[in-house]
Amino acid sequence: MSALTATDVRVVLDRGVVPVDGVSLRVDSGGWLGVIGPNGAGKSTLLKALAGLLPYQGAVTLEPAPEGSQRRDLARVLAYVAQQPTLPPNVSVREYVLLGRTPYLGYLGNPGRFDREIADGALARLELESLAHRRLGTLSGGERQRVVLARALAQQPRVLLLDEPTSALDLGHQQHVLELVDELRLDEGLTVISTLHDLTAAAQYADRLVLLDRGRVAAAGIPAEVLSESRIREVYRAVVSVTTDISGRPVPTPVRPSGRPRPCRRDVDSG
Ligand SMILES: Nc1ncnc2c1ncn2[C@@H]1O[C@H](COP(=O)(O)OP(=O)(O)OP(=O)(O)O)[C@@H](O)[C@H]1O
Repeated sequence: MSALTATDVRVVLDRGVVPVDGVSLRVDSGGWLGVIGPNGAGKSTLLKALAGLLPYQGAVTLEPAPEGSQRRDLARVLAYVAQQPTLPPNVSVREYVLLGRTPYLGYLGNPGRFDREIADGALARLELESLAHRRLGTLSGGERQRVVLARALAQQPRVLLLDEPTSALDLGHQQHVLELVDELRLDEGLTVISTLHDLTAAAQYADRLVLLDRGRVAAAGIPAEVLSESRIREVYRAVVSVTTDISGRPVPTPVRPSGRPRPCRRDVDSG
């Protein structure tokens, strides 16, 4: 069953800028769709349109559909994590993650014990318990990024839209976050659409990729079909060598275009 289907989505901004121009895609329930492409290809704009945060032409449908047509009905089904979210600096980490429960609260309702348990569970999953009382304004970039993801998990969505979820994370935290999202997908049937610049990570975690180029789909399919050396050269203007890991997934590695890599010198005195 498809969880989200986009048909011929087109976003027209001021002065006739069209960053997304006729994109169609589909992600099955429990699937992970990676949206890749060079800077300015339209990835973030597409995600905002899918999240209903930008007006668009075309159609985006969720299956099953949200129970009502209000914003909170959509928020119970779909969570969106922005690339650079604006965070209220004086709010504590725990209070902020608890905001993920807002779509479930009644009018002027306060979160109850169940909501606090869900929010604390999300904090624990992202290993943020020791930061629970810290103000958002005091966090590092990577800590902020994990807190925003914790809030999205507290929302208990069926579909999670992630815009560059690991851009501020070190290698260990990148792996932890991507593994966690994958675990949620496999255990709880979460459907994921994420933009990722790291093509190796995109190939490792997404089961299908959509490659955008100047607002249009340049290629779509399983990672091995999309990430060929020639296509990466054509769309990214980058020279890479693509090998295959033991699971058959492609591993693109940048190669010096000059073909003359300088040997590392072992004789330099590092002090
Ligand atoms: N409000 C806006 N007004 C004018 N142009 C915009 C606006 N928002 C986005 N654009 C342009 O639309 C294009 C697509 O932007 P978008 O942020 O979707 O790209 P992206 O693929 O996510 O890029 P990156 O990898 O650099 O994050 C870019 O050329 C951008 O400058």
